Amino acid sequence: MRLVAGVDSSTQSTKIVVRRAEDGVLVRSARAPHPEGTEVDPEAWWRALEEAASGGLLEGVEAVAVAAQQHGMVALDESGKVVRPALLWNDTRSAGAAADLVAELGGPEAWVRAVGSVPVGSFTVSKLRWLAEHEPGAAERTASVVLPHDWLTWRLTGGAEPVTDRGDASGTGYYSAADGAYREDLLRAAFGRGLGVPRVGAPGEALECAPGPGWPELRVAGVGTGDNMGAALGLGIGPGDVVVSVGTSGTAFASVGAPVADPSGAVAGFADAAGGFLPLVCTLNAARVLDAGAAALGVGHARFDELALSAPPGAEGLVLLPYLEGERTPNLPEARGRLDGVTVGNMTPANLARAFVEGMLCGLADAVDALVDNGVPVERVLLIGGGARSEAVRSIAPRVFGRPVAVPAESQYVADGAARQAAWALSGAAEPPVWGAAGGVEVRTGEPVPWVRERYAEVRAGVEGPA
Ligand SMILES: Nc1ncnc2c1ncn2[C@@H]1O[C@H](COP(=O)(O)OP(=O)(O)O)[C@@H](O)[C@H]1O
Ligand SMILES: O=C(CO)[C@@H](O)[C@H](O)COP(=O)(O)O
Repeated sequence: MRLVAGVDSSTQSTKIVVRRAEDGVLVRSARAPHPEGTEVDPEAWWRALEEAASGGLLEGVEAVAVAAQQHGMVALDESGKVVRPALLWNDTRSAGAAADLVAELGGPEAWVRAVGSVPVGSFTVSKLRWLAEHEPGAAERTASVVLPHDWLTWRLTGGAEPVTDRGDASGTGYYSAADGAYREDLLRAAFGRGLGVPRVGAPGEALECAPGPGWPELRVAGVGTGDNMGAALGLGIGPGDVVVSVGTSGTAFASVGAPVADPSGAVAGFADAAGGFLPLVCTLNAARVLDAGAAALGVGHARFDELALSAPPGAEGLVLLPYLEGERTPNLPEARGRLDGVTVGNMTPANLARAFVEGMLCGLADAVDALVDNGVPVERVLLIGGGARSEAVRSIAPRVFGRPVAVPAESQYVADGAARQAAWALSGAAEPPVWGAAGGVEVRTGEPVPWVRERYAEVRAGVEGPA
């Protein structure tokens, strides 16, 4: 039996799965939390990885790959030292820089032609512009820029050549997924001068790994990828599958054979981790909306679900616009959440919980619609991420989406995808290994409630202003 490990270093935590290379059977797993906040010292991710790997988790493991939160700016000096805490995908201070970059290149269409996506504050290119403008001292010391998964892979490979993959590179704003090439001119225009960037490794490529005290047998690392690309690989999605992930971010994405170009900016034209493309819509407000709703009501997740499910659809007129952390899609970084339709009678705990769940899901239903509008076929919606553990989310999602929702058996799909990539690298084969599904898929159905989405759209329009 040969063992491989997959690491998911996402916003809130690190999860590691150890699986059998030949058939993907789960052997063991562990997790460790990340610090709060939208800027984080990368050392904290390394410590979380070490903590999750402690106690012999990686004993006997020969290969590893890391899938991590996308876009984060890890700025390094000449000697490879981190210059300042990494600015994460959900840090909105770079929203103005993104708007400037869009205008400077000639508008959204020019960006879509150049790199397949219109940058927002989340993208690395916007964060580099922000750094150049606001922290000239740190910018001066910066010699190269890598992404969270690149940095972790670089550490695991003992500080050898920094390597990334086309999936995560496509979220920088200075790499074109369609052309398979960096646009260093755009990086230079954003930052004011050139910077070192990691080599883009091939999907399935094997990097030499450095054994460490917690991973004595490790000898191969995959090139890694972004967390959404990792989930696509872990789920083994095919044509017609759209994944909706309810994590810190809400995402809707599909693996397709040709790049998608959306000048509205809603759909990002990313690459996937297996040689294809991953059109993706991302919201800033998903599982944490549920966390905030439960905390406001002074209950845990289970009771919050009971409350939400005891209220009627539409929460007797209460509508939550869930922009608690500002929003990325639609691009409203300064927006805040809004509770609309409050009356003397309807502000019950049950209606409040229902409005929080429905509002969050309406944002994700809009994300699925944006994929459809861009020609992505949707035959099956798969619901994953920490928030998909919520019974209320599972029951209400088919009603809000207006279509059945498949809930795959609980698994760490991002880490699973990274493990599959590690097994691919270890095998030296041309294609990733075919692993059986982690478990069954439960299909949830429900009477559609289009009027809930219509009310939500009215409230959203009030914040967006005239089109
Ligand atoms: N049963 C549940 N109901 C609602 N939310 C949940 C539940 N279990 C976990 N969560 C939430 O899911 C989030 C973590 O999901 P995860 O996909 O691991 O996030 P990330 O990958 O962004 O770190 C947390 O905000 C957590 O509170
Ligand atoms: O920015 C994006 C996608 O473009 C986010 O999806 C991040 O990749 C963070 O993911 P989670 O931690 O929420 O899984």
